[in-house]
Amino acid sequence: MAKALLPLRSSCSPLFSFCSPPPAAPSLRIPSFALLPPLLHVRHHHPEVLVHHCFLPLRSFPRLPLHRRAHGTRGSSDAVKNEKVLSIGFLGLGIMGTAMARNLIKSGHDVMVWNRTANKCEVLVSEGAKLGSSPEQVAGSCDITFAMLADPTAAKEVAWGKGGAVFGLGPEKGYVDVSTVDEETSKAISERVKSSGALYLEAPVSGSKKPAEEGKLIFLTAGDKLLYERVCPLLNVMGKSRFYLGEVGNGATMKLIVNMLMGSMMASLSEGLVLGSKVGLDPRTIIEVISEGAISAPMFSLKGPTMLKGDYEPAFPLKHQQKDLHLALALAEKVAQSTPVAAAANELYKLAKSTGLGDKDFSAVIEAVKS
Ligand SMILES: NC(=O)C1=CN([C@@H]2O[C@H](COP(=O)(O)OP(=O)(O)OC[C@H]3O[C@@H](n4cnc5c(N)ncnc54)[C@H](OP(=O)(O)O)[C@@H]3O)[C@@H](O)[C@H]2O)C=CC1
Ligand SMILES: O=CC(=O)O
Repeated sequence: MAKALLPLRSSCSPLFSFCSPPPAAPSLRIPSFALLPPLLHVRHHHPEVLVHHCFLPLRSFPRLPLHRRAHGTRGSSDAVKNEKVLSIGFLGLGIMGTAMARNLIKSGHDVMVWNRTANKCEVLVSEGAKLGSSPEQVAGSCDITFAMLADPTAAKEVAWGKGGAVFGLGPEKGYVDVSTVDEETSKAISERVKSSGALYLEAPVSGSKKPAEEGKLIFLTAGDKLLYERVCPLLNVMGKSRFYLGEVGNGATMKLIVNMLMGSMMASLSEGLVLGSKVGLDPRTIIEVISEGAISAPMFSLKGPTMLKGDYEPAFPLKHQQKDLHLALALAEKVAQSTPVAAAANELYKLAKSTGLGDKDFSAVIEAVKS
């Protein structure tokens, strides 16, 4: 849908001067609140108000809850709205990174990619991405660098290992880690990034392969508010909603809580299906009954049928679900909170992983229940 765009006086730091508005658009009426100083805009906590340095759709003022917004527009026009198109780095082209970087490319952004296993870059390079030679080179060449990596070890390695991103970062740049990691890892990355003079945002995502492909992820962000404001248009390309949660660590812990629940739910569904089948019920009927009632969940309806077929094509690899349960249990341990359900679920995922199912979809945990 075409939007009327409102160019505002820019108060950008040199960092994001690419957001400065075009010389004039005299025919557009500027609402008085649009001329207030940027900080007043920020006070509204409305994402589209926060991107005051870019272009605001005239019809965009508060309709949705102030801390979140579902996005109905994205696509090729997004990048073109900025006077200077952002250069974006993307580190880590696994299941999620590939889909997310592809959406940025499709939206018209200038994207440079890097992956430890270099040949995974080929497909995106054929679609228009530039190839980076190291995280350092990518971060050094781009305005904003995203990292989507397997786990805390990988996130740290890419951030400050040999040829790590922080060595290419500096003032006027931003680093956004979208991997699922623990609070300590994110804080350690934040420290290194910020000591380079760059800004840092943690932004783990909820939503799996398909939402990533469709640009419907949910971003759980925390860290430098300024960077959050600046990357909102990019998050809008890759996601359907976003939360800004304050200090670094809050996004990471939110993600772990969500995935702790998800892991337990999947283990529970697995037990129900296996037990039901054993006592003579049709598991397809179990899934249907569940879908009608209070415990219905999109995940059950989506994964149940594929689990019955033994189809575990990975969307969310089981090894990552087990990693998330492990990190959530460590979080609980830190605050002496008992989490017996998650602990039991974790044992099932560990068992499944030990039988070689780590790279399968996490729904393969049902095989551990059967064994
Ligand atoms: N899949 C999903 O549904 C979702 C996943 N997540 C989270 O997103 C992250 C990525 O997930 P996903 O894309 O599925 O995972 P994949 O396993 O598909 O990809 C992992 C990525 O991390 C890289 N990597 C692993 N170890 C290292 C290392 N030591 N140094 C450098 N790079 C490394 C891999 O590189 P290489 O190709 O060389 O192995 C690959 O690019 C994880 O934290 C996961 O928990 C979050 C939401 C949903
Ligand atoms: O982290 C996995 C997800 O589906 O979200």
